[in-house]
Amino acid sequence: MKTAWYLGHKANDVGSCAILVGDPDRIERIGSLLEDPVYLPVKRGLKTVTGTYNRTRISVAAFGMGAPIATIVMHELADLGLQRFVRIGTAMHFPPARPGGFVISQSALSFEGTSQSYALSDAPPVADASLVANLQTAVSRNDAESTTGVFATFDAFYRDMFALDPAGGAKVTQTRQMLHDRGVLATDMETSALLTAGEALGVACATLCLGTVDGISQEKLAAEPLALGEKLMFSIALDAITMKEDLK
Ligand SMILES: O=P(O)(O)O[C@H]1O[C@H](CO)[C@@H](O)[C@H]1O
Ligand SMILES: O=c1cc[nH]c(=O)[nH]1
Repeated sequence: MKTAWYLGHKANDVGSCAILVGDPDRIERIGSLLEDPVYLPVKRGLKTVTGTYNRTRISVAAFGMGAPIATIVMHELADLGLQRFVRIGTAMHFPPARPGGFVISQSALSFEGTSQSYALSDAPPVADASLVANLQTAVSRNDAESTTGVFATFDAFYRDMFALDPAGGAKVTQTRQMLHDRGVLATDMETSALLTAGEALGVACATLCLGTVDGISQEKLAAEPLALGEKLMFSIALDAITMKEDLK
């Protein structure tokens, strides 16, 4: 049986679908919601837990930050046979999304470098329609609010999304205007690459993020609503990816 190069997992270590998270600290927190969680050996800081939720065997894998490593994790899991992926995490949000609300990817614009190696065409990648619908249903069932729309994905956090210095300030302002003109709802560092890789690999993918940074004011969500939002995000993602067709 083959072993994934960087993750180090075999097909029988993982479930039939996966939630991809950025922050490895989220693995224990989401793992506590699974039945019989098994924390797999960690290589290169890449943490994974496999367990059962809603009678479905599922893995949750943390990639860290950025498109190159996120696609490596997705690609290795797809190579082990996984067919459905939901990326969850945090994002900068733009109106009509509100701080602490959820944003769901319909499609994504790519301003990162990984997509081009996977792209099958010049068209922006589109999220899997059935996963998007499951996420929207799960948001309602969890009494939360969400907006579905276009994501934009970047590599250079402190040049494209958030300014730490005057040199970054001018570029971020220019980028923000472009995002407004193109009707972008949220920005992150992985979605366009994961949707593009998903299309190329023939697997379903969608993103659910908690809006934690206001794209206009650059104000960050406080720790308490962030922690509450993260908990809700775990439940929504688990409900959505394991939603049974006959029970919808
Ligand atoms: O909250 P997570 O999922 O880590 O994601 C977001 O936070 C990181 C820094 O912006 C990027 O990886 C971005 O996509
Ligand atoms: O501003 C933000 C917040 C979270 N994730 C991002 O990519 N950008």
